Amino acid sequence: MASDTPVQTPPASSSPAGPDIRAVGDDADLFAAWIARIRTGFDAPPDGDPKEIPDRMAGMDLSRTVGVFEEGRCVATFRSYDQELTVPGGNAVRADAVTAVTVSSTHRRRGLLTRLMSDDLRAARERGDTVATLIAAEYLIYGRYGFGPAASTTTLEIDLFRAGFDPRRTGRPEDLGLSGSIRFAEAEEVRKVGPELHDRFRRLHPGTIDRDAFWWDRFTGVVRWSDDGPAPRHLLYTDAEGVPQGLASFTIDDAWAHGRPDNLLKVRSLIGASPEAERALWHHLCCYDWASRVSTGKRGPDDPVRGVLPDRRAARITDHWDFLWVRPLDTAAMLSSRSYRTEGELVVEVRDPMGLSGGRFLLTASPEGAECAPTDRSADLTLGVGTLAGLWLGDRSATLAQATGDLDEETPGAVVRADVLLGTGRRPWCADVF
Ligand SMILES: CC(=O)SCCNC(=O)CCNC(=O)[C@H](O)C(C)(C)COP(=O)(O)OP(=O)(O)OC[C@H]1O[C@@H](n2cnc3c(N)ncnc32)[C@H](O)[C@@H]1OP(=O)(O)O
Repeated sequence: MASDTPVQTPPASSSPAGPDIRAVGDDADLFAAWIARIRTGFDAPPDGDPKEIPDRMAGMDLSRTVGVFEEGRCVATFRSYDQELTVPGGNAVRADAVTAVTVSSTHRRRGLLTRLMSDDLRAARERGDTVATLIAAEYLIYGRYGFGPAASTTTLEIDLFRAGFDPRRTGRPEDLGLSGSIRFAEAEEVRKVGPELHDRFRRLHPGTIDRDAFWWDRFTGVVRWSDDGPAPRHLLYTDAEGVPQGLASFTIDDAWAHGRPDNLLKVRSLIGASPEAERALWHHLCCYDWASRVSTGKRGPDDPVRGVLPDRRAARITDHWDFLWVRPLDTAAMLSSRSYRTEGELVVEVRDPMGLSGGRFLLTASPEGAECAPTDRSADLTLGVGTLAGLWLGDRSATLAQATGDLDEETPGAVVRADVLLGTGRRPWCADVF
């Protein structure tokens, strides 16, 4: 269905004069108009294959999918759904994942996003979600709604001729003294073993989100759409007992020049449920014959891939940006969900202009877990709700937040105390776009 084709919508009840917010639900016509509006909103080529509409509908939880309609035309889109977000220590909290946010260029800057977002965040707070999450298209859009950058992403390109590997090696785990092995896996096997492997992987990485069955169907080609790129190949790392511990999925182009292969190996996904698996898979890919460069795809800012290379300067950053934004909805639940480096107490005063998660909270922390509740004690630190997001996941230190004027120290020494408590081994990393 073309994006400008009016659809029949029930008569407006709330605001007869202006655009109406409608739940898209399982109405195929509304959904087709909604999808078409997203393509326009994100400046994608118009009109995917209409035959794919039922597949797309079946794969998505549409219960919180809304469109704004004016005279039957969809002029804005918004969707949220349940997500799990891993926090330091390996627990996961329930997040309200916000996606597919578009307002038609003909209807921008009239407050439509503000209305859609405010409704959604209030509903999420009432439902009991701990945070809301999104991938911000532009930096300046979402801070006003209390979101803050919480897990950044880095892409590296590795020049394999500079990496310093002995060309007689083929990237076997035994070259690294590891007892596991690497083999290719067909998509069907990945569909079977991938979800359980990912569940183990994601407990290790704060900032990681869950992948549902539909994600795996798309990834392994069970469901393919007309605008999908080439299917990836998959390498599985299994430990000495044969248990899958890591999965690398990649594409490689077919470029030759002057009789020499000059191929870019692009990593779509590389996950390891152990550091050995991660290291072994990177090593293998960086010794791949016919590839002259490896593009890592979206990694955490301190991904160990560089450390696998004999010459670390063979890797250069080609992309780096704030990626996952988090909006605190329940400060006490957030702070008590994660573990901490040491035992200690901290009183934080959180400012939230939208009135969803602000207040003063006493955190009683320990490596095993924590408690957090509202308190009358005087504050050690004062910070905005968006700043709390980055501190909570370990993306940012209190020292840095103080330096940028995003956090005030009310009790001498509280910034250092917060850094000791909140510090994490690796920076948070969200591996997936949503
Ligand atoms: C999670 C995701 O889906 S990210 C994808 C976001 N979508 C896009 O980037 C697609 C292209 N852009 C759009 O569709 C729209 O411009 C949107 C969705 C970003 C904004 O929608 P609008 O309805 O125009 O926003 P709205 O009118 O509610 O603006 C609210 C405030 O945000 C500001 N704002 C809106 N968009 C932007 C922007 N891109 N950059 C900076 N400020 C912005 C407005 O100026 C306004 O400021 P004010 O409150 O000080 O007056």
